[in-house]
Amino acid sequence: MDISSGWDLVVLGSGPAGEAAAMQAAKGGLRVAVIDRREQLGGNCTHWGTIPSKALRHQVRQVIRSQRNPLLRGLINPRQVRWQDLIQRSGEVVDSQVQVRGDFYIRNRVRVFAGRGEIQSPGEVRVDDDAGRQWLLRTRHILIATGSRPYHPEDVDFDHPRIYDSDTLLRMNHTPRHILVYGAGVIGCEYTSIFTGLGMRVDLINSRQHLLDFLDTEISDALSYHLREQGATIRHSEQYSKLVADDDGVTLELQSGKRLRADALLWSNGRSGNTQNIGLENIGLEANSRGQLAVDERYQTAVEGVYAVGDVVGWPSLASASYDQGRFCAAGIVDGGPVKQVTDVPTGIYTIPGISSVGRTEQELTEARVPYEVGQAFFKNLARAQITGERVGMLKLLFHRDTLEVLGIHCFGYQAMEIVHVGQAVMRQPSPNNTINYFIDTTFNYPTMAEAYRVAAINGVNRVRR
Ligand SMILES: Cc1cc2nc3c(=O)[nH]c(=O)nc-3n(C[C@H](O)[C@H](O)[C@H](O)COP(=O)(O)OP(=O)(O)OC[C@H]3O[C@@H](n4cnc5c(N)ncnc54)[C@H](O)[C@@H]3O)c2cc1C
Ligand SMILES: NC(=O)c1ccc[n+]([C@@H]2O[C@H](COP(=O)([O-])OP(=O)(O)OC[C@H]3O[C@@H](n4cnc5c(N)ncnc54)[C@H](O)[C@@H]3O)[C@@H](O)[C@H]2O)c1
Repeated sequence: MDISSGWDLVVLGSGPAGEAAAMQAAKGGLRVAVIDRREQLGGNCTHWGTIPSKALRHQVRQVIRSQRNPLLRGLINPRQVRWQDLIQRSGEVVDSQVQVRGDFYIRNRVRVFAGRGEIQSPGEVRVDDDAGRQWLLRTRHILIATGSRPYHPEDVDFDHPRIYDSDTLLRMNHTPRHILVYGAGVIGCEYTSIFTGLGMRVDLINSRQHLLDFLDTEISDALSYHLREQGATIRHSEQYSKLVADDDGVTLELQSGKRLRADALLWSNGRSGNTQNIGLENIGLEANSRGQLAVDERYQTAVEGVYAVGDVVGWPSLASASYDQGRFCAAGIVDGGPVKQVTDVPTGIYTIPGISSVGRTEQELTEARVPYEVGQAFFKNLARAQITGERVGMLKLLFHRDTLEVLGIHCFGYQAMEIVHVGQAVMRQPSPNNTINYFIDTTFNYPTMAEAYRVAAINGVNRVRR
């Protein structure tokens, strides 16, 4: 085994959390090594999660748009689009990302080890690569950024070629006509949109009473309406009792007695942190039942010098937040100062139409007895939405009736994930600069989707003045 000493930081995992931490630490003058068990950099985010799913969605949106365009309608039939072709095109985006991300490591002189990392002690990490080579890295700090994987209950046969999770779906080599989506979290809802966009019949099975119940109820209701309109059948408050797959398809039996049959099934019910076989037992650490690690405000685990960021620490389990957790944690290691916390994370849900929000929901404000008012803009009335033909959607601003402080922004429809950032910037201003008046007093480009802010703000202020 090769012994390699003198490292300041060894990072396990090259997803957004590990990469951001490595770059921040390297720029702070630390000697940094990153270990990833996959040959290619970028983490699950680039290879199985965010990037391929968003690339797929983009292509499906183009197919949907072509159906609305009289010039293109008839040229493409969504049902004739092959899943394998979509995957191939998404692979090109993944390759570009790998290339770009690989350059970061070279430019910042971060050494990459392709192999499985296992912590031996608080200052030592062992790497085993596929060719049987071994290294022992001696380091002052260790960062666990090993991410997460789909949760697999024991009674589901994930080796069966008709049963997929969000990873194996990217290897599906047929195009189902009817698919069951079990689990209506973000992954289940996003893929339901993709499947219906391709003209597949979809049954979306939700174990809870509402879709994405962390959303503002009005937005969650709008999502249910649009998924149904696109052809999905949503079944709330259902749990599976039995899942049987054969050569032709899958039969799902629900505890309510229903029996559903389709060509394939996507299991999208939760994820587990990658904490198995990383040597936690060697340093006296234990993960919770979902494989996640507890950390303090420096992202340090119970063991001094061993940190964890990204999906492996649980909420919010987003690429966006993982990246910032990595940066903030590494900055704290470099300068020893207070560590910024990742708070007020926006949600960006890439269903069709997309959803994005930041701040509090109507339910939360009502429960906290905050006197708030609502301002709304419907996209169907905006010139930009009419020009693009993207008329579905709305922007909803929640603000304090007395101080006019913006308390929540909820948006669905075209460009929702971009639009939300305008309001987020205002919400982050300290009092009295966080005010809905900003949107009334500022001249926006026209015709734009951002104009929705002015429309919604005037709508809201008029209600207060009534
Ligand atoms: C289908 C899907 C869609 C998503 N869409 C979005 C989205 O639109 N927006 C968003 O913000 N988030 C999205 N997410 C969530 C996002 O992908 C994750 O939050 C993010 O990938 C977490 O980053 P990470 O750095 O913690 O780990 P990961 O990206 O999971 O990477 C961890 C890396 O660690 C490596 N590793 C694990 N164990 C070891 C070991 N022992 N030794 C060496 N290497 C190891 C793995 O190989 C992997 O490369 C999505 C997730 C999924 C599944
Ligand atoms: N656009 C986005 O931001 C985006 C897109 C896709 C996925 N993601 C992230 O991916 C993650 C996974 O989403 P999801 O849709 O699979 O599920 P989810 O996290 O919504 O969970 C679905 C259900 O499974 C349960 N569950 C979760 N983990 C479990 C575990 N390890 N064991 C047993 N039960 C478990 C949950 O309690 C819930 O009832 C989320 O954290 C989400 O934020 C984000």
